[in-house]
Amino acid sequence: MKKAYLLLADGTLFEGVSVGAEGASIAEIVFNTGMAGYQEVLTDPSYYGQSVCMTYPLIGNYGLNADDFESRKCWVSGFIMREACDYPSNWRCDRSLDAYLKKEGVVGLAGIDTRRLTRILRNSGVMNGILYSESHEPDEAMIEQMKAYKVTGAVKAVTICEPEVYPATTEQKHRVALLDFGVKRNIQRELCARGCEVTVMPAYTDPQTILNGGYDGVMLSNGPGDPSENTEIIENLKVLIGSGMPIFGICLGHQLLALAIGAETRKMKFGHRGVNHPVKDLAKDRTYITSQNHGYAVVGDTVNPEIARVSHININDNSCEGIEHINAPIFTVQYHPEVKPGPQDTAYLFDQFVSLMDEKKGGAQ
Ligand SMILES: NC(=O)CC[C@H](N)C(=O)O
Repeated sequence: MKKAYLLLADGTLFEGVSVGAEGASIAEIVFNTGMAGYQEVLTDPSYYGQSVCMTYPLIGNYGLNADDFESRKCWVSGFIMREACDYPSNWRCDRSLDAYLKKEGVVGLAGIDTRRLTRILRNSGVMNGILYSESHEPDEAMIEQMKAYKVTGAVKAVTICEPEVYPATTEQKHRVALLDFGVKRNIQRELCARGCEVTVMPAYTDPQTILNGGYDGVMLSNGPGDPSENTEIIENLKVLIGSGMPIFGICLGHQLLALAIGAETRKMKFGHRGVNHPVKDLAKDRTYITSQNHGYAVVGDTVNPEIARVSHININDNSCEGIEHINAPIFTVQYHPEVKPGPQDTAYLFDQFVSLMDEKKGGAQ
């Protein structure tokens, strides 16, 4: 068995065994507390530029399958786990984790104490690191490069180049423009299942193209990187906000919309990544268990109450988890309603978006 290592920016070195591809990879190291869902993690474009440590100790047990990919490829820079399963068992499984990581050229590390790594990241905050396999040891220059690393140009790196149209899978009621900042497929599926024809559009699409395209609503997707970096997109969103079009934003889409209405975002110490984050819907006075993957957050106090209200908060740390526009049919959430780790969850938000489009159409008739 080949060895592999993780060197953190603070000098801590972990030694384990190599899984997946061999090589060396610089990234921001983050942890995810989900007990399952590693296939969705690997293919979620929001992890671009990051290596993910799964805190659940057994990863790969049910392999990977053709249905659960969230996008066209694996986006993580590296993958870290306590124990990687060699012999997956599941009726849908058609490949192993090791084979998938090899095919995607992603370096993996198993056999380390992931609890120790998670404690370091929780105490010091997310940190850069190099994941490397035996005989790919980094030199001084690479170590310096790792220390200075920052995820940049992320949306540009993951968005599609040409629009793609997906038909409604029930009787068509609406046409939705889905801006792809790094979209997870399940967002598009949830909309198609509710009678929406979905046009996935490149992140930098001119807002006039959307306004002239005969769409009933705009969906702003999740995506990677620092939200405040996306100045051109934020300007485009200002135009869409002013148009009166129904808009629903998820994760990066939520952060970009908040920036477009003058609020601020901040980098969190170690973010929220997992499938059991409690979020309270303030209007309903009800708390939901949500799936999350973000390292930045909207600063709730900077949301101008004359423009929007904070609609959701995280019960663990009181951070802003959603906003709702006061005068326009616009709402956003920081978490992922397209993910359903339990039977009930928050997919009702897609119904809410469809209702806004129904109302808008009804009013226009
Ligand atoms: N999943 C997302 O959309 C993440 C948003 C942003 N890149 C963050 O880390 O906060």
